[in-house]
Amino acid sequence: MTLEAPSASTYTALLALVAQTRALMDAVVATGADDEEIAAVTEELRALTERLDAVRRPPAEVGEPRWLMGNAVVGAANPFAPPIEIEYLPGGGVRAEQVFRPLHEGPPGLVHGGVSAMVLDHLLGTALGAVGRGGLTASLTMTYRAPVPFGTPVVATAEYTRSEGRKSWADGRMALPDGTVLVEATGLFITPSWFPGEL
Ligand SMILES: CCCCC/C=C\C/C=C\C/C=C\C/C=C\CCCC(=O)SCCNC(=O)CCNC(=O)[C@H](O)C(C)(C)COP(=O)(O)OP(=O)(O)OC[C@H]1O[C@@H](n2cnc3c(N)ncnc32)[C@H](O)[C@@H]1OP(=O)(O)O
Repeated sequence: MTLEAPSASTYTALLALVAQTRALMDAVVATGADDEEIAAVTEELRALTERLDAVRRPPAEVGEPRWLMGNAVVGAANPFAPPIEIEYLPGGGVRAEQVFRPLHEGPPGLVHGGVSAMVLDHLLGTALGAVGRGGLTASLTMTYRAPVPFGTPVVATAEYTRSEGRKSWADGRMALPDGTVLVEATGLFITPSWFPGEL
């Protein structure tokens, strides 16, 4: 079944809502407002939440237009997504440059290791999708070599390495712009037996 994607004008409105919600989330993480102000804002948010939740769009299916708009890493309609913009490299492989925010904090002042894993997982999966070997993550191995900072650009790259039947592997890493590697990832992705066709 192909579900209808939101119209262009709804999508544009959604992008503005998501940008504002990301700003809100950043403000919530950092706010020093007093308890009365926090309680007042919470009440306003409760009312806004009810308005938005009154109507829900149908869930996306693989491959339909804007199927990744709710994705936790690249989803334009997902305020939790950093979001990452992925560039397809001419020689194969993918690249994304990202400035993480305090919203992504793990140890104070540093990016959470699970956030790095989430971003690299998606990048590995996308690198495999780019060569027609898309699948679900079966295992992901992370090596954390140096802390990932927020507030400064970090460059993530990934590429397909090999396949055996429905199993495919990809490697990736996050580095500072000068090439200093911070985190490495290697993942096994499996095209599920139930998956019908070309990815
Ligand atoms: C299908 C959707 C594809 C979507 C992607 C499409 C295109 C991509 C395009 C653009 C990119 C877009 C998005 C980025 C994509 C992905 C990034 C995010 C990825 C995720 O966030 S994804 C969510 C987390 N992920 C899961 O939610 C998986 C849960 N899990 C399962 O759904 C099953 O578990 C599955 C499917 C993994 C396997 O199920 P299955 O039934 O096909 O497996 P089966 O038993 O037949 O085994 C076959 C052979 O794999 C070996 N094998 C099996 N499992 C193994 C393991 N864990 N480790 C080592 N080897 C394993 C066996 O030993 C056997 O090996 P052998 O053939 O040598 O005997």
